[in-house]
Amino acid sequence: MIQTHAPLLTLRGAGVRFGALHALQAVNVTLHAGERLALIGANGSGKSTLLRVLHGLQRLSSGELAHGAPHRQAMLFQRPHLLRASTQTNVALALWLRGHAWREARTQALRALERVGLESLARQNGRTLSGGQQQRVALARVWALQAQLLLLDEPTSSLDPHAKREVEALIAQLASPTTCDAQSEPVTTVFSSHNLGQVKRLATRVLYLEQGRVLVDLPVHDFFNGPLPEAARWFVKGETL
Ligand SMILES: Nc1ncnc2c1ncn2[C@@H]1O[C@H](COP(=O)(O)OP(=O)(O)OP(=O)(O)O)[C@@H](O)[C@H]1O
Repeated sequence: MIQTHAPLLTLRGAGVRFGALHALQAVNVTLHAGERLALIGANGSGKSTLLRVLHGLQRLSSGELAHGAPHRQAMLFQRPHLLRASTQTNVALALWLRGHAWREARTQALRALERVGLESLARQNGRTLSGGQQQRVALARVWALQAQLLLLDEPTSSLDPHAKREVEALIAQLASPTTCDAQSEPVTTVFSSHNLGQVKRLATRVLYLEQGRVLVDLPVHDFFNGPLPEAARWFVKGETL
């Protein structure tokens, strides 16, 4: 595939060991602006570890992580952590921590909540929101912070089907904004998922991991339509049964 954008991050020969266990081995990945990269693989194959490495939360045991074009990045977890404060305050705090004045942070937080359709819940305690609403607040936070790279660790796995669709639609909008969006720059995304339907809907590129190694790295169309190594083929069959 021809890439027109500069790389944001590059992993070269990356390895992570926990004692005798190789959570990642010899991983080479170049992430370009505008990509939507899905990480798939069985439980324990290294998806979360790879996301944590890309976000600087996990140190490499070998190899290197090179930063390319300067960018802002944020990570979203399966279950977002909200404080026992109003939804608006939860979003405003993130902006305040980045140096915005409190009044300005609250105004921008409200705009971000409007963006994810939660303005009516701005005064409600964040801890009392449903799982899907909490994940939308977390997305409002990264939208407000204008993250250009978003790392998502199974962002919809704890949600019911309706909330799953809502959150997925928001991620898709962040990744491919329409011209009427205030922030029209596409957000580059890397997400892990066990839902291959979601991977087809959201990803431009798929990375299949097995025991810490990248076995397949293909554009999404080729991954689902082209020949695959046997292990990945069985994985896809199993997941789609
Ligand atoms: N902090 C840690 N200490 C020890 N072992 C760890 C640690 N973090 C991860 N591991 C191990 O590293 C391997 C990869 O884990 P990781 O969470 O990256 O897998 P995953 O693909 O995200 O799995 P899942 O689909 O279940 O979320 C697993 O064997 C896991 O037990």
